[in-house]
Amino acid sequence: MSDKKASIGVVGGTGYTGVELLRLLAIHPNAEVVAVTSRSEKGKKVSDLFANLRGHVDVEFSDPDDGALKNCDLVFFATPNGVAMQSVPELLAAGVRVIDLAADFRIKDEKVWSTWYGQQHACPELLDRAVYGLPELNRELIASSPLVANPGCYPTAVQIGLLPLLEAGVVDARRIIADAKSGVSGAGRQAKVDSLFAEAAESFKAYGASGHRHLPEIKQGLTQAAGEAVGLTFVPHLVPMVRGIEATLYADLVSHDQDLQSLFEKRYQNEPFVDVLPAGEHPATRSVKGSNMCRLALHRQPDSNVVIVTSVIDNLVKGAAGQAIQNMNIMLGYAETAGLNFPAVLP
Ligand SMILES: NC(=O)C1=CN([C@@H]2O[C@H](COP(=O)(O)OP(=O)(O)OC[C@H]3O[C@@H](n4cnc5c(N)ncnc54)[C@H](OP(=O)(O)O)[C@@H]3O)[C@@H](O)[C@H]2O)C=CC1
Ligand SMILES: CC(=O)N[C@@H](CCC(=O)OP(=O)(O)O)C(=O)O
Repeated sequence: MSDKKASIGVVGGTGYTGVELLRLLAIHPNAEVVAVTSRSEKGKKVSDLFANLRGHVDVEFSDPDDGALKNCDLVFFATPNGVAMQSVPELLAAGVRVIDLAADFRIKDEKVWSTWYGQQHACPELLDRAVYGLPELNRELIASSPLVANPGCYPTAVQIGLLPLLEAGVVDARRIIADAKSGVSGAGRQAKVDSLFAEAAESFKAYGASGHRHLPEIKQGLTQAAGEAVGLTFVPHLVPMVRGIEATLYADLVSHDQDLQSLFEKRYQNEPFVDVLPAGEHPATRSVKGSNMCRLALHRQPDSNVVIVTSVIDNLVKGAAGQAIQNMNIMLGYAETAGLNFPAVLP
C-alpha cells in the first residue's frame, strides 16, 4: 500500500481535532482526504468554513450516513465519545480501518468504560480487538490492527512521562501523582461557558479533582507498563492558553541504582516524537505548539526521594490529530514521521 495514496475519511470535520486532522493531512505525501462529514455544515465547502484550508482542501462536508466512508481505506472519528461505536462494526465489516480520536475503544473493561462514560457500550465485543494507539507502548500491535483507539490528550503527556520509570521498576507504582494543565482547545469547539474568553482568560482552576475520566485510561496504560496495579492521583487544570498540555509528574524512588537520565534517553532513543531534554530543563508548551513532539525533562530536589518529570505536548497534535496520523502511518506502512516531521511554531 505504500506507493499509492490512501483514501481517507474524517467524521467530525468541524471540531478542533477534525480541522487539525485536515490541516495535517493536507500536506501528507501518502494520504488523500475524500470524505469529511458534518451534519450541521453538510453541502458547504470545507475551505469556506475554515480559511486556513483554502487552496489545500477541496471537498465539501457530507452527511456521515451517505455511504462515502465505506469507500475509504481508513476513517478517523473526531467525534464526541459514544459516536464512533455506533458505526465502527459496519465499517470494519466493509474492510475499512478505523482510528477513533474519542474514548469509545480506549478502556478494555466494559464496566469501567460504562461507569466513566455514563452509557452502555454499543459493541463491547470489539474492545479486545481494538489496540490502544500509543506508539511508544504498542507500535507492533498498532501496525496490524483494523481498529485503533487514539489516546486522550492528558493520558498521552502523562504516560510518556512515566513509562520508563514504571517499566524499569524504579519507582513506587502505588503512589504516583500527575498534576496536569491544558489549554482551552482541549474542551473542543462547541460553545460552553467555561470556554468563553471572559471565563478562561486571566484565570486558572483545577477541575475533575475527585475523578476525571482520563484516570482509568492512564491507570490502564501504566499498569501494563509496570506489570502491577498502579495507584495514581491525577488532577487536571484549565489554563488561559489555546493549545498545550503541561504535566508535572511525581513518583517515589524505590531503587537508586539507575542513572535516570540515561534510562529515559535510552528508552526513547528511537522514538521520533519524544525528546528528552537535559536534566533540570523546563520544557514549555510553546516548544511543541503545532508539532507532534512530546518534550520531557527530569528533576531531583535536594534531600528528596522524589523524581519529578515535566512533560509537554500540543493537545491537538501529539494529544489528538498528530498522534492519530502517526498511528495511520504505522497501520498503512508509511514512514512513521510522514507528514509530521516539522518543528513547533514560535512564539
Ligand atoms: N480537543 C482536544 O484537545 C482533544 C479531543 N479529543 C477527543 O476527540 C473528539 C473530538 O474532539 P473535538 O474536536 O475537540 O470536538 P468538537 O466538539 O470540537 O467537534 C466534534 C465534531 O463531531 C461532530 N459530531 C458531533 N456529534 C456527532 C454525531 N452524532 N455523528 C457524527 N458527527 C458528530 C461535530 O460536527 P456535526 O455536529 O456538524 O456533525 C464536530 O465536527 C472528542 O471525543 C474529544 O474528547 C481527544 C484528544 C484531544
Ligand atoms: C481542557 C479540557 O476540557 N480538556 C478535556 C479533555 C479532552 C480530551 O481529550 O478528552 P477525551 O478525548 O478523552 O474525551 C476534558 O478535560 O474533558
